Amino acid sequence: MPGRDQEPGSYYVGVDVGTGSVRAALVDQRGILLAFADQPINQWEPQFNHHEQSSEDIWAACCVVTKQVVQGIDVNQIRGLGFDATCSLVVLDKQFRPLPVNHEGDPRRNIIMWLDHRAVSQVHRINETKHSVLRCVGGVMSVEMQAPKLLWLKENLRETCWDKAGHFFDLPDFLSWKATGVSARSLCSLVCKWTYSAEKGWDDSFWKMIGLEDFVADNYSKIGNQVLPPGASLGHGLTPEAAKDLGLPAGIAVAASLIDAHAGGLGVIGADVRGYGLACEGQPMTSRLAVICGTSSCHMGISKDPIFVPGVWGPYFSAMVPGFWLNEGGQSVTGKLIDHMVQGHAAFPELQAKATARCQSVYAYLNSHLDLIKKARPVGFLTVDLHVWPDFHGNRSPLADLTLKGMVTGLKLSQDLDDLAILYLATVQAIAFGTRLIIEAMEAAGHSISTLFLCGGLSKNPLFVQMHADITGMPVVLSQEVESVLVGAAILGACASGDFASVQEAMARMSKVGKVVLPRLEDKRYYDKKYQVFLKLVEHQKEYAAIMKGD
Ligand SMILES: Nc1ncnc2c1ncn2[C@@H]1O[C@H](COP(=O)(O)OP(=O)(O)O)[C@@H](O)[C@H]1O
Ligand SMILES: O=C(CO)[C@H](O)[C@H](O)COP(=O)(O)O
Repeated sequence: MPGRDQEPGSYYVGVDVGTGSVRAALVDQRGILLAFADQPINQWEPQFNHHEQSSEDIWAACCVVTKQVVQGIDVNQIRGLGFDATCSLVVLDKQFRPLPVNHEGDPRRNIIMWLDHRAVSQVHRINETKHSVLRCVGGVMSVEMQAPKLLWLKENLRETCWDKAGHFFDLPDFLSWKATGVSARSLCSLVCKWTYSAEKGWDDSFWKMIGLEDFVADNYSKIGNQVLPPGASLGHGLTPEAAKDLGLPAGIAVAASLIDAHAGGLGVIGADVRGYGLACEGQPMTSRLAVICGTSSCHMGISKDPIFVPGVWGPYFSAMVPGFWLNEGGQSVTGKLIDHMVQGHAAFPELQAKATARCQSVYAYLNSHLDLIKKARPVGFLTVDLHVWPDFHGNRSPLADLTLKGMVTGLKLSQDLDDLAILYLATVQAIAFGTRLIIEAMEAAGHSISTLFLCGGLSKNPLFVQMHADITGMPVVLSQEVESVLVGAAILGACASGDFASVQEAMARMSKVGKVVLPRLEDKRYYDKKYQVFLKLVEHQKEYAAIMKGD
């Protein structure tokens, strides 16, 4: 492994559980990734809008990747371990054994995933209460949060799950519990997904009003009544049992965890940008927006004072960067949407064969194909008459409307590779227009954003990055380490070890700029026109729904 021999010192292990895979990295004090490993994880979709995973499968994958990244090093140099994960709901019984979250009673499937939309009726009823906690989720609670899912379990699986349940964890907190035996929850997960307030704690009246008074009665023991800031050291560190599973020494520091998007935020937002000529240089960190783009995209903006943005989650105090308020905008499916559009096209088998023959990913192939067919024009101009509205899984922000659907206008009879490539481009552009809409909502409410910091799987796609720059008109910073979410997880481990005085200090030392992608300002007029069409699409979709609802 390059550099490892010359760099004795302190190492941290970061573990990132995304929707599709678990990744681990060995990271040094400068934030450099010395080793990386990943492993796919199982997902079940037993019926439409039900998405489930297995906590045992995920833990086993964490063990495989962690063992791989520490192979061949002196494990005594590892000072800390940090976890981040998607904000999925893990259900365990009173003896901490997995409980099925499905009608089939399959105990392997004990996780309701973040993108699961089974609790639609429950979230409508929660929103009808107009309870004051809803102010901190943009005014409307998302079906992807935990309260509607818990209510669904109570209403639908009373005997097989609800009555037997002893512990409901956010996935990041499940992992830190598994590693340490400490069931304290991270402030990040409870504040962002469970309506906990950093200042006031749980609101009894909310849980009583929505029919989950059970939690109040037992002093929130099943959902967490001990709360720690992300990066705090948990208990006595790694237990001997977990140490054996992970191939690490017992007792090393383990951090209170973060949701994956928030770890990505820590991994990128604090980088020293001096020398790149960026507008955010010399400005507070609040002028930066971290965009974590994987299966979904999450838009993380921070502020010194609380800002209420309609349709955007938060403000959440200290949920990502300590001492700052966080607003989180998001698009529920982005990577998943691109995969869906490309894989569902009639020319996909041809694409796959051609990409394989060139030893390229299908996306690298599509990008070079677009370069071929664009001729002398900018590539983005290929979609002058093809427009996509990207809410195939509802709109998370800023419209906060889960009934919205995807739209495509400009279809032709052709089904060849050119057609697929242009549809892929229009989808990527639609996602970038969605980001523009979120930024406009955040700015209208008081944020002032000048620079985007992108990370996650989609940031490996140069077309996706360039379209975000062109369509928002902002420069995009990419980190030196492509796997920035893992740097964020390692920052947590570094904080828990006590090697840095604060999360801010660790961020400044461990996140670094790799590349800056500037917007092509000469194309602005074209994208402004396409944005006008983009906004018309949703206006028209709402009109269609109103017509169909009428007599
Ligand atoms: N090298 C790549 N080029 C283009 N797209 C990529 C690449 N790697 C990943 N992606 C896209 O990123 C998405 C997954 O991102 P990732 O961050 O791994 O997801 P998650 O954290 O949700 O598991 C996929 O949907 C895929 O479309
Ligand atoms: O709600 C979220 C973060 O608050 C994310 O959308 C969720 O955690 C999934 O992440 P990913 O797309 O990286 O799998």
